[in-house]
Amino acid sequence: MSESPGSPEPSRSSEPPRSSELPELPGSPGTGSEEPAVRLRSVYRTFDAETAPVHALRGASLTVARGEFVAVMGPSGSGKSTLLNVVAGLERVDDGSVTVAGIALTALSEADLARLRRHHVGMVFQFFHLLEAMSVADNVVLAARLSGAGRRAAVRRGHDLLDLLGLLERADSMPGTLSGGQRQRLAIARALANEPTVLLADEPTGALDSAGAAEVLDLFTRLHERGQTILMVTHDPQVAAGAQRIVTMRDGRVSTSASGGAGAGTGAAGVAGAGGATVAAGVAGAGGATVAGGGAGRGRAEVSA
Ligand SMILES: Nc1ncnc2c1ncn2[C@@H]1O[C@H](COP(=O)(O)OP(=O)(O)OP(=O)(O)O)[C@@H](O)[C@H]1O
Repeated sequence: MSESPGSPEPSRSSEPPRSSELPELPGSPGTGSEEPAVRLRSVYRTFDAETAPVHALRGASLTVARGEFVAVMGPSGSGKSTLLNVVAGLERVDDGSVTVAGIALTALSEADLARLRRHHVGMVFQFFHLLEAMSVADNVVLAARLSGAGRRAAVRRGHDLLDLLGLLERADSMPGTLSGGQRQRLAIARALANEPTVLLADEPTGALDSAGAAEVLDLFTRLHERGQTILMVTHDPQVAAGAQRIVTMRDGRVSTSASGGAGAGTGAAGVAGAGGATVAAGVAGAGGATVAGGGAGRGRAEVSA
């Protein structure tokens, strides 16, 4: 997530800013909804290590269309988390290009990367990163405030998200009283508080038992049906099969891509009809965001670039 311990920015209006209202971000084309949610082209990232450099990404390329639900699999150390971190602007690339909603990340300063995260990216991790001293509701409201929403809009968005994610009856509970699956659902609610262009999930079911994992996967499926773009790293083939498309990483590259299970059945109507459908109405209850049709990748297998 993009929140920082600092105080929230003052609200510019009662509703959150949308991508097309961020012309001040360098590289913003101003027509974000026509661009893929995510595009990586020939991305390289090498880390210094004690003995020898580690080439985490070695020419990784991947395009995620708006509304797509893509799972990333691959052996340990193949670069999956690094790829997510690059998309989130948490890691800089050494070479190649990365765009999120059409905005080129390589051109952005650290401050602009933080703003891009605040407006376009939601992140969930294996361990939930909740604010344990705050109620369930306040966890989400604070996340919305940090994304720039005014107080009333943030409260409304928190309510809508908890309702959507099946946590409304636990709004006044403390996170420590929730089950693992509920804790991850709360983390997802926080990640969606800024109505992100893309939800990035790094092993979101890794710390859950099979019931909790099924709960989270079901939620991702519903969010996908509502047009939410999701890029998820997982080691679990059953979880990956719930995605619309599965890509495999090897040695720092995206090597293969195949259709997952999501597009074949329930996801089809929601995603195929997503051209012009509002995410805000479905996900966060605050008007404005639109997603382009995201059906690419459904029902096909390919070798990706
Ligand atoms: N900050 C870092 N400093 C040094 N090396 C790093 C750093 N981050 C990642 N690496 C190395 O880069 C390689 C790719 O790491 P990454 O975490 O992206 O792989 P992964 O596919 O997500 O692995 P896993 O499935 O085990 O989580 C690994 O060899 C890892 O040790």
